[in-house]
Amino acid sequence: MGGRVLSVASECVPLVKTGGLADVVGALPEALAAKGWEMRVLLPAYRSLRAEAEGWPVVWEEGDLWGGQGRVLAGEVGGKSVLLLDAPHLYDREGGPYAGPQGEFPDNAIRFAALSWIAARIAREGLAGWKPDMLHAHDWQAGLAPAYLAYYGAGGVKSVMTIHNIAFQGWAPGHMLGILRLPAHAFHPEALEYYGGISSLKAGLMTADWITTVSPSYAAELMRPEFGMGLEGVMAARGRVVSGILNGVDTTIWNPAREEPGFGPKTMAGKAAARARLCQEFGLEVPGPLAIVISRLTDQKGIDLLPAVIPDFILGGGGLIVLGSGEPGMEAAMRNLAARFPGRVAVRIGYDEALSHRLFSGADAVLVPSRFEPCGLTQMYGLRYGTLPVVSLVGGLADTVIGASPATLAAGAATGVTFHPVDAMAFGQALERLQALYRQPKLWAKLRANAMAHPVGWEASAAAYAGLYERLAG
Ligand SMILES: Nc1ncnc2c1ncn2[C@@H]1O[C@H](COP(=O)(O)OP(=O)(O)O[C@H]2O[C@H](CO)[C@@H](O)[C@H](O)[C@H]2O)[C@@H](O)[C@H]1O
Repeated sequence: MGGRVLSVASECVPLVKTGGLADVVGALPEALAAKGWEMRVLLPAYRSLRAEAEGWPVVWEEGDLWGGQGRVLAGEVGGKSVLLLDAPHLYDREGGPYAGPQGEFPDNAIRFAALSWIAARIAREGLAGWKPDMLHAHDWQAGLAPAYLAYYGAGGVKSVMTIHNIAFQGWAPGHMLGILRLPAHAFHPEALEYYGGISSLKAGLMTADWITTVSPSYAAELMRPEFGMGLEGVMAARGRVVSGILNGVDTTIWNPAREEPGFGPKTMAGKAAARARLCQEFGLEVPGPLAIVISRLTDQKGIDLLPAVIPDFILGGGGLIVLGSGEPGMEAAMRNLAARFPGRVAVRIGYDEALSHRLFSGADAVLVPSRFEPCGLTQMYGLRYGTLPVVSLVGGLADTVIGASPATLAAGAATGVTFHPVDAMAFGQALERLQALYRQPKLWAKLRANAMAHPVGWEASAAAYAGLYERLAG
C-alpha cells in the first residue's frame, strides 16, 4: 500500500548526531522507501545546519513561533527529504542541539514545543500538496506533536510515538501549560501531568495512536518499575498499543568489505591487518583479546564497572581501547586505567566516527555492560565486524546477542558472551569466558562466523514499521 510519513526528531544522520537516535531517524527513510512509504524528516535548523539549508526553498511560514518567526525550508540530504525549521531565536545558537557553553538551554521545553507545533500543523494541513498519512514522533523532543494533533484536531493523520530512551522525559513546570499552548484539561494524571509538571514524553505516550520502542525486550521492561523510570504505569495502561521493533544498522556504512581488503565473512586476513595497525596507532601490545568500548560515558552504559573488571582482564592478557565522552568522573576513571596499564589500555575522550570504524575493524570484542539498553547499536556493529559483543542481558542487547554456552555452542548459534545481573562480578566472569574462548582458535573462528552471519540490517524492522503504518492508516 504505502503512503506518506512526516518524521519528527531532534537528530538525524548525517546532519546532527549525539547518539543512536540520529542513526535510526536517518536510516528509516531509505528503509521505508523500499516498502512504498515516502518519509520526510523535520528537524530544527540548528546553527550548524543553516549553511546546509542555504538556498533551499521556503515551504512554510509561521508568524508567531514563541517570540519570533519560523520558516520551514525543504531540501535533500544524502537522498533524504529533509524539512528544516528555521527559527533563529530558538535554534541559531552556539553549542549542540540541547546545550551551549553554559550548559542545557533553559528554554528547551519551548524550543521543542515549537518543533512539535510545526510538525502537527504540517501533518494536519499538508505542505504544498504533500499531505502525510502518518506523523512519526521520536523521543520527548517530538512528544508534543501527537498531543497537538489530539488537542487541536488531527485532520485524519495517525500518530506513532517511538521511545529511544525513556530516561529523557522532557519535564517542564506546570505553570508553562498555557505557554506551551496546551489546554487546561490536559493537566491531569490521565493526560500529560507528571509529578506536578508537564512531561512532553508522557503527553506523546498518552495521545499517540501507537507507541513503539526499539526492541521487544525493552517494550516489556518499560512496564516494570526497574526500567520504566516513573512512566511504567503509563506504559502498562497503554500496553495494548505498544510494540517493540528492533533497530537495524546501515549495512552500507557499516561494511567490513569497505574497511579493509580481505575482510568479510569468508576471510579474516583483513581484520588481522586492521588489528595490527590499531595496536600500532595506540602503542599497544596485546597477547589476548583486544576489547573496545565506544559509548557515551554514563551510568546507563555501565562504564563505572570497567575499573573493577579491567585489571584482571589485563592480567589475563587482554587489552582495551575506550572511545567516548560523558560524565567527568567516568572520563577521569578511564584516563586512570590507561595510565595504570600503558601498552594495554588506551583512552580517547571525544567523539570520532572514523576512529570508531577502525576500532570495530581491528578489535576482537566490544564491551556493552549497560544497566538498561533500549536497543543498542554498537553490539550490532560488533556482530557485523566479527568483533564479538560482550553484553549485559537487558533490552535490545538480550534480543540481538546469543550468549556462548555449551548448548548454544553445540547448536552453532552463539554470537557473543552475555551476563546477568549487571554487576562487576558477572561482568568479570563474562570477560573470563571471553578469554577462555579466545584461547580456542577454532571455537573463536566459529563464533565470529556466527556473529557475522547474524542479520543486523533494516529489512525485518522496515517491514515491521511498514506493517504498523499500514494497519494504522487502513
Ligand atoms: N565517542 C564516540 N565516537 C564515535 N561514535 C560514538 C561515540 N559514542 C557513541 N558513538 C556512536 O553513537 C551511537 C550510540 O548508539 P547506541 O544505540 O549505542 O546508544 P544511545 O544511548 O546513544 O541511543 C539510544 O537510542 C538508540 C536508538 O534507538 C538505542 O539503540 C539505544 O539503546 C538508546 O540508548 C552508535 O552509533 C555509536 O557508535
